[in-house]
Amino acid sequence: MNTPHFISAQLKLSRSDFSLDVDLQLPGHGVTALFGPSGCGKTTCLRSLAGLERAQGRVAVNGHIWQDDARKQWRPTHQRALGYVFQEASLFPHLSVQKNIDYGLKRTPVERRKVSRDRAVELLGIAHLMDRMPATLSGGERQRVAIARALATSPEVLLMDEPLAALDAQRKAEVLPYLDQLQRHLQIPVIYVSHSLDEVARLAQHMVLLNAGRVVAQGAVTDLLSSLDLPLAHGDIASSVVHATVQSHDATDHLSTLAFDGGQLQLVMAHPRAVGTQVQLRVQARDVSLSLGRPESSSILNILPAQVLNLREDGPGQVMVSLQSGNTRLLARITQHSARALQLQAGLPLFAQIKGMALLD
Ligand SMILES: Nc1ncnc2c1ncn2[C@@H]1O[C@H](COP(=O)(O)OP(=O)(O)OP(=O)(O)O)[C@@H](O)[C@H]1O
Repeated sequence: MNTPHFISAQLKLSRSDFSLDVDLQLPGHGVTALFGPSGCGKTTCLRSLAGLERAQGRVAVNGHIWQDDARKQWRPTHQRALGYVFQEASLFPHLSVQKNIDYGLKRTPVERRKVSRDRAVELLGIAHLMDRMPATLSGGERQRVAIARALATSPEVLLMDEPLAALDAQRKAEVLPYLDQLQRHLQIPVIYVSHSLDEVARLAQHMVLLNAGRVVAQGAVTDLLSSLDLPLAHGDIASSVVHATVQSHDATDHLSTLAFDGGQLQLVMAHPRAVGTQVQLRVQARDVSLSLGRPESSSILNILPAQVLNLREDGPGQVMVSLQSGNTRLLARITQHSARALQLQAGLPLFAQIKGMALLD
């Protein structure tokens, strides 16, 4: 028997120059990114799930019907067990941080409370800010308070609309670890609108790829990034994400060894992470080259045995190759000339040389 999806939503909405028509089947754990180009309907989708936008259709969350137009059922937003975090933290300016959070808490009946105020405050690291007024907070702090307030309502799902977009790189880096904390400690699924592929790769495990109001694909981020049928796996932006664990660190060469399910990788880390830390690495397709035999005496540290899954022309003279190393998918963008010289075809075992990779944090 198939387990029903935690969130199932069929939504249609029509505007003069835009229409939304989506069927979303989303898991009840982890972060699902709604991703796509500007104007593709990410925010409209999120607002429709929340009931802030009046799309037609059906929304079921964890077995609860939030909307079913065929049966004339409609729960207004305040009766949907959701937390909503906007791009700009929308705190009540006349209330202290504590009172802002208590506002969220009071809206939730006692029997439905799963996240205490103390827990929300602890997870977002804002205990020292409780007496402050919103106007005195930095952008990053404001956003952390907004997330804590949303959590304090004990939502079944947390909807986040580009919560980091208004922050500079430093403030983003300050908030990101708290989003990780939520994932580790709470079982609340998050639907996260973003148009930053780095952010998606860093935070999300699932992704819905939208274009012009339609779902192009939905599934695991690692699969969608490396699927040659999708636009993400083509051109200069193409990259794959490798999940790895820090295994050891060589202080002399500042070289950390990371284990992933296809073997080991070595990476220079100026600030080494503790052994056992889980990290994500982004490997650009253009930084991967291929060789039939294991190259000897190469300056490239990371040479992995892999197998060709498939390949596709990728612009004039270029070929995108999808590879598997262990259970990890990699992409390599090489010249058509090299692909022909290596006689690349599905199933061919070879070696992938990774010239560079970026730690996502
Ligand atoms: N209130 C509105 N009235 C009319 N049209 C709107 C309204 N809000 C959005 N739109 C239009 O609907 C379409 C989808 O907008 P939406 O904000 O959902 O896209 P998005 O993918 O979230 O974009 P972005 O990444 O730029 O935030 C766009 O064409 C937009 O111009």
